[in-house]
Amino acid sequence: MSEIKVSGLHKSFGKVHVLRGLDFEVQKGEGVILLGANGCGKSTLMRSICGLTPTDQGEILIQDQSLQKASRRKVMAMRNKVGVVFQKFNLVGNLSVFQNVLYGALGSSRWGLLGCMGPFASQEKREKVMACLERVSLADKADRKAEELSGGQQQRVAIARMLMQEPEIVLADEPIASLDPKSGQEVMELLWDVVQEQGLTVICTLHQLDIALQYGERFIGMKAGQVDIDARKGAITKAELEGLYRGQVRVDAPENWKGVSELQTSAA
Ligand SMILES: Nc1ncnc2c1ncn2[C@@H]1O[C@H](COP(=O)(O)OP(=O)(O)OP(=O)(O)O)[C@@H](O)[C@H]1O
Repeated sequence: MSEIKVSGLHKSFGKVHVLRGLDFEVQKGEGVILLGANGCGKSTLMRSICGLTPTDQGEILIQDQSLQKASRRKVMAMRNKVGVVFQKFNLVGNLSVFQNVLYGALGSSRWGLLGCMGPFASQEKREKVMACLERVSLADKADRKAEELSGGQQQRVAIARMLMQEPEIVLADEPIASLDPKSGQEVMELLWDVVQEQGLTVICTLHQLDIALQYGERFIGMKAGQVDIDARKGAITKAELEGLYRGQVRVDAPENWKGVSELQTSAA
């Protein structure tokens, strides 16, 4: 059983046919980086997989369950297995860091929103929030308003909220696009560490190729609404990337990245 299976997926917005028969599978525990030029449909695909954007044709299976055929209730349960980290953090700025992380438990709360309100949350939930904040090194900021934190810290809060949800799959859409290079590198390292230590399946879109090549184990490149590249770490070539982005790409892959020599020699 694959963790995610996308078959013949189509999606249009009016006359814009964005996804044109997309097919791929992701196995449990895989770390996939999704690449492609602006507007090729990466976010549309991510939103479709987490059930936020309805598709026109084709099927998405999450752990063998069809998102398209499932009842509303079942879709909600499937959604709860999928944690998301977005470029814009999506925190409630004027609420505390603690409260924002507590909202991660909303999908599994027997008491709905009430069970995720600070004063009413169980001791167990409160302890778990603090453990998630410890994991992202922000336990000391629990009482601060989310909007008072830096961008990098806010994205770490979003990662803690995702951990609170206890997902099995993580979709990270441009998680470092709003951050400076140093904070971006730190957040990416943290995100990849937490998904790996928990054995989670992750699909992450990134525009920074050097960082993508550093972390990805598998690369899926989208072009014209279909899968154009599907390659393992070290097997992707610069020529393929240039085809994907329709032009020259500059890749400053880290020195310790094994695929770097292949990448450079394939440029000729
Ligand atoms: N809700 C929407 N309504 C209308 N058009 C949309 C909507 N969402 C996306 N699109 C269009 O679908 C196309 C793909 O957009 P999408 O955001 O999925 O691309 P992307 O690959 O994630 O781009 P980027 O790398 O710039 O984030 C674009 O032409 C976009 O304008």
